[in-house]
Amino acid sequence: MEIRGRVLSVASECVPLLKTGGLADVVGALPAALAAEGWQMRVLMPAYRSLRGRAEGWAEVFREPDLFGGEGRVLAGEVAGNAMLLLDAPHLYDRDGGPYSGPGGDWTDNAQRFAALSWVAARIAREGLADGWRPDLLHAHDWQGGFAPAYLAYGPPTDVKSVITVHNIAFQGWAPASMLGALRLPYEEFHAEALEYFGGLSSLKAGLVTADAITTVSPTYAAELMRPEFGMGLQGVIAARADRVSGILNGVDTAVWSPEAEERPYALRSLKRKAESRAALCTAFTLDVPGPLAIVVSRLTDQKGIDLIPSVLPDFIAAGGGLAVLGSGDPALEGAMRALEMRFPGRVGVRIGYDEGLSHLMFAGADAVLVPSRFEPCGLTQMYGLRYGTLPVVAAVGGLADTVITANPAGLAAGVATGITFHPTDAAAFGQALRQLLALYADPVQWGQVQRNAMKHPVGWESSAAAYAALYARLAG
Ligand SMILES: Nc1ncnc2c1ncn2[C@@H]1O[C@H](COP(=O)(O)OP(=O)(O)O[C@H]2O[C@H](CO)[C@@H](O)[C@H](O)[C@H]2O)[C@@H](O)[C@H]1O
Repeated sequence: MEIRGRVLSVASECVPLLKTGGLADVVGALPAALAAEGWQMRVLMPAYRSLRGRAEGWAEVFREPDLFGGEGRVLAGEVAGNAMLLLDAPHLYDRDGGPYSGPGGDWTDNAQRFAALSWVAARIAREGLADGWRPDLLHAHDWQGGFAPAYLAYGPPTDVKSVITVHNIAFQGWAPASMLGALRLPYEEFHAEALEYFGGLSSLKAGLVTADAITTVSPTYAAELMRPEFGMGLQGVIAARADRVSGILNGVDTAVWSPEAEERPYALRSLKRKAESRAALCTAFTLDVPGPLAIVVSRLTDQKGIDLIPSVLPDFIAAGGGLAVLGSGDPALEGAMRALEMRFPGRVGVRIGYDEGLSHLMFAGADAVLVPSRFEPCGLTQMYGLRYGTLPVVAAVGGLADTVITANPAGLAAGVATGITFHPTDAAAFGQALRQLLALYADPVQWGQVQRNAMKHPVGWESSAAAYAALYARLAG
């Protein structure tokens, strides 16, 4: 296919190299999705300690001698079909621990660490790489890439346009105002319309005020972000640039997330065989559940509404339901999940940790996936649920509202329902949604119909990739 243009994507995580959340899935999926639209993408991310070995023998394609206290070298290679650029700067990234925090909490130099990533991204956008590659567009993700559009905008004039995507507005990349000079930002831009944010700096705000376009990962979240309940302080900044804002839904990799590719394969025409996965799931969690078996696969945080589960679960269990949970996060929520497992042996199973393989068995085997989020920019697990005929029960916010059609009388009569949505995100509405799930489950004809609708719902990247390609084309002229 003819190349329509080149994009430098800059992010702090990317599958399969490093993942702490859905950001990595999306950053890792975009290159192949966009290649199908004629856009060639390379992904720039830090060479964390765990990745340095991977980059051994890779060609050096860019060098920055003065990267906030040391040298930075960009190494080019291929991982899982994606063209990767790893920024090797040992003084910033070669340390034990996670990408954002170590044993003592968040790294105290996170502002410099991700400003450095953004600085190099802007320089590459402007100057190109030693191998002759030069991007037409810079695509930054979340606060970690936020300064990249700013460095591009505040430097000498360039034709390269920038896009910033908000995957989660809760993380804003805050730094004190005293760091302005150290972060190589212009003093004259430290005012409310530009870099200043509640008296300090926010790399996310910097990106939002300087990028040529702002996207987020669902149309509903794009609208929500302009309201105080969801904008988390940045609602005014986003609303002021509403003409540049769009929402493009994430997709999922339909080859990886496919009931036909599982250990106990099934498909739309062989839905009965889903029971084999259900049995395996029950064995894995030591469960025996007469009614609908629900799952939660999630970071255990306030965002995800996990704290509501203990109040709604007893009624669901009493009515025959069961629950398998896989996740990690807030210790209090981990404890609350374990307490439910103790209280309802054989009906509730909990695994604290991260396990991609087990998550596949859970989506294949369960009857429903619960996503009671307070806010959800897009959400991926409800889409896995659709794909596997594992009905999503979701709060009607953000991307959850954009991907699930609720089984109300109108949705059922029109034959389009794919799951159950509820609003607002509280125990009363969530509990009601679970009663609705139980009633639907008790009607095998309707249940089967909704399952089939869900499995037919398109969740791949095709239409979203076309939307990104159209945006890129518009920006690049
Ligand atoms: N314990 C565990 N074991 C195995 N797998 C686990 C797991 N815990 C989580 N996962 C997986 O991690 C991913 C989480 O992605 P989500 O989109 O649901 O949320 P997240 O809030 O991380 O992402 C943010 O960015 C993404 C991408 O834009 C948005 O969709 C989302 O709304 C936004 O909050 C899914 O692939 C899920 O299966």
